[in-house]
Amino acid sequence: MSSQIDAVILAGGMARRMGGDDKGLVELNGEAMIKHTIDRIKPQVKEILINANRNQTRYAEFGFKVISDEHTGFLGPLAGMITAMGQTDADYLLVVPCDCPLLPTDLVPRMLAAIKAEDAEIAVASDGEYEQPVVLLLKPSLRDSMKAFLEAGERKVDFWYAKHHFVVESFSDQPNAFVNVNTPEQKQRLAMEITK
Ligand SMILES: Nc1nc2c(ncn2[C@@H]2O[C@H](COP(=O)(O)OP(=O)(O)OP(=O)(O)O)[C@@H](O)[C@H]2O)c(=O)[nH]1
Ligand SMILES: [Mg+2]
Repeated sequence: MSSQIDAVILAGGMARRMGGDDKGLVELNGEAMIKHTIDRIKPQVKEILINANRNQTRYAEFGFKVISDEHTGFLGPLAGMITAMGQTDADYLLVVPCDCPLLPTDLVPRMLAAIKAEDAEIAVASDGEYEQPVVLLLKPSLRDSMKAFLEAGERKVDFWYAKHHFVVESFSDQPNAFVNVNTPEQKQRLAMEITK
């Protein structure tokens, strides 16, 4: 039987570098940033959860369930993952950020194959050089481990997965796949690239 995969799109941060504008909702080439991410991910998973801590009504307009961090206080991406892991019955949860509009269209099959080949618990994407700590495929049963880690005051996703059996899947064949839009300047630059 094939594995069921759900996804959470993380849009729960404060987006300080974007000047406080909600990063998932800023417009990139006529569409909300998160819509680009949704379009990349939707064909690859069963259900999508959108993790947001403000503008929840606006996020709901994309047609997916919106979930807010169960640990309040903007504790970082782990808080969004923990919440999503508690709300899925899938075999694996794909975690992606809302601000990577060019994610690979073959992200899930490659991450899943990497996990299965090594009987690992987690796959982490890499651009060939750097690991992408918020682009993960993981087993929802890891929730208790992640929750304990967060509640011990830890915040770094890569420190958490280092405690588990993880594999790195490289997407060096797709140099722009993890282009990350954190500032208005980066958004401008990407908009010009896309329309070229
Ligand atoms: N649920 C949740 N997600 C978060 C939180 N902080 C960051 N994220 C998400 O984690 C991903 C990576 O974080 P950043 O790129 O630093 O985003 P950010 O923290 O909103 O932006 P900055 O304030 O500029 O650092 C983004 O998809 C964020 O939405 C948080 O407190 N809760
Ligand atoms: Mg941040």
